[in-house]
Amino acid sequence: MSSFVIEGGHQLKGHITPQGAKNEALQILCAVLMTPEKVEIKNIPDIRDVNKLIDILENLGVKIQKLGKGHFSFKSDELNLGYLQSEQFKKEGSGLRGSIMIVGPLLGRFGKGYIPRPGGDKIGRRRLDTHFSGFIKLGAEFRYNREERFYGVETEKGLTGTDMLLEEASVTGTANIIMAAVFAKGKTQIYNAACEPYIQQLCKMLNKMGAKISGIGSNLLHITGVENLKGCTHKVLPDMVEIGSWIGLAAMTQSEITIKDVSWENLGIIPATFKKLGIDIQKKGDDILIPKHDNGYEVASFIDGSIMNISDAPWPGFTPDLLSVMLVVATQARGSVLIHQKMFESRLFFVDKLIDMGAKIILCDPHRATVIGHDFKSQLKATTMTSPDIRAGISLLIAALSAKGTSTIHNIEQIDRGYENIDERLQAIGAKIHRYE
Ligand SMILES: CC(=O)N[C@H]1[C@@H](OP(=O)(O)OP(=O)(O)OC[C@H]2O[C@@H](n3ccc(=O)[nH]c3=O)[C@H](O)[C@@H]2O)O[C@H](CO)[C@@H](O)[C@@H]1O
Ligand SMILES: C=C(OP(=O)(O)O)C(=O)O
Repeated sequence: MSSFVIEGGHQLKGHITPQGAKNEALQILCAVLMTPEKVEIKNIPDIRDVNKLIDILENLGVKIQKLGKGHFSFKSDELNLGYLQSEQFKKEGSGLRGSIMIVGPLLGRFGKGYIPRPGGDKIGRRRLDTHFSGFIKLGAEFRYNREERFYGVETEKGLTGTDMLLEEASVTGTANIIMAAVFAKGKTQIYNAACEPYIQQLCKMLNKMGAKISGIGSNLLHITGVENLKGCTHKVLPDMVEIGSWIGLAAMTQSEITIKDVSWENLGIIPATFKKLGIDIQKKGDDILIPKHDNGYEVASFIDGSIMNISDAPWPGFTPDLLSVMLVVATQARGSVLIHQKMFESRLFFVDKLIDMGAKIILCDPHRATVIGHDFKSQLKATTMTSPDIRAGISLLIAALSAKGTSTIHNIEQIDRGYENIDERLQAIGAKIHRYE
């Protein structure tokens, strides 16, 4: 278990460039299994989860070449599907959430896909019903080995297009079903589809490869099946969750930070949601400038004067992956705010650590926390903590950088799942952060 030691209370300054989006990269990497031709991908983040998925692809027989930083080519012309039945796969496949998305491509192209219960953050129940109901509707047979927690879908006569209404707009579920449906005979309609930029990017890439998907960006997708796909080149968007994390970091440390090349048009409601906490977000071309908040930031209130509420919702709502950052930023705001995590039931428990540090938070129930901001009249105090999940981890790191004294964060592998080379990138803007193995 590695740790960060952080000397807090220093202002930061400079610019930071976001990495490629973790959750998009995980989808796009699975899509390379859909063609025997070469697929080139640029801007792949060098993070734990992505590297684990690349290892799985390599063990499946995908020929992988590194062409530059974040730039790889993949060729899935001679796959070793036997790996899917190996003990090695049962271990490696369960090491991250994103591995679930190899099932759709394999089912579509080869008529069979398997996966052990995938890993990822322990932030509440993470059901896979949407994924498998979708495959079953396309004609696949489903089996589950409860003992081994091993899922499988198979079809002998191929998949057939159909209409489906998803029970929930699952992000990885939608991606998985799309990738299977691309090879189904006839037409598929997916209603209540997730429509995050991650999904939009996946659909655009698949269309470049020869798929026929329309409705991209909406929750109603139409797919006309094709027999095979060709290669393509794709570039992963900047990571909106990382961008939001840096906005929060700048505000909490009262620092001036420029976030470079953010792809504004793909940030959706994220900037407006930070503005609800009173944070000044300036658009400079395709960069974001967060000026120094010398006089703090003040929480807005609703038109009727009632207390501000920030909650998550499927896209184009506010992503649940930034609510923990929002919560930590609120601890120094002027005013109070209710943070409501609707999707996951175990993502707010890390507030105990913030309370230890002196933050004023009432955890109302597993989904809701009321934060009463300090308005920088009282600094958080340094402490020792363990990162329970990726986004709580980055939030505790932001808290530590703003706190008085030296904090230690253990289990930073959680942070490394989603943030590339974070210590060196933060050191470059003046943060006093050191890694201990
Ligand atoms: C690898 C990856 O891409 N992970 C992301 C993906 O996970 P993932 O695809 O696993 O998450 P899902 O979209 O399936 O669902 C997330 C949670 O929200 C609930 N839910 C979802 C949709 C809905 O309409 N109603 C509802 O209540 C689900 O029951 C679940 O508890 O999407 C999540 C939700 O944005 C993000 O937190 C994860 O970072
Ligand atoms: C919850 C997350 O990731 P995963 O789905 O990979 O656990 C996240 O990125 O915030």
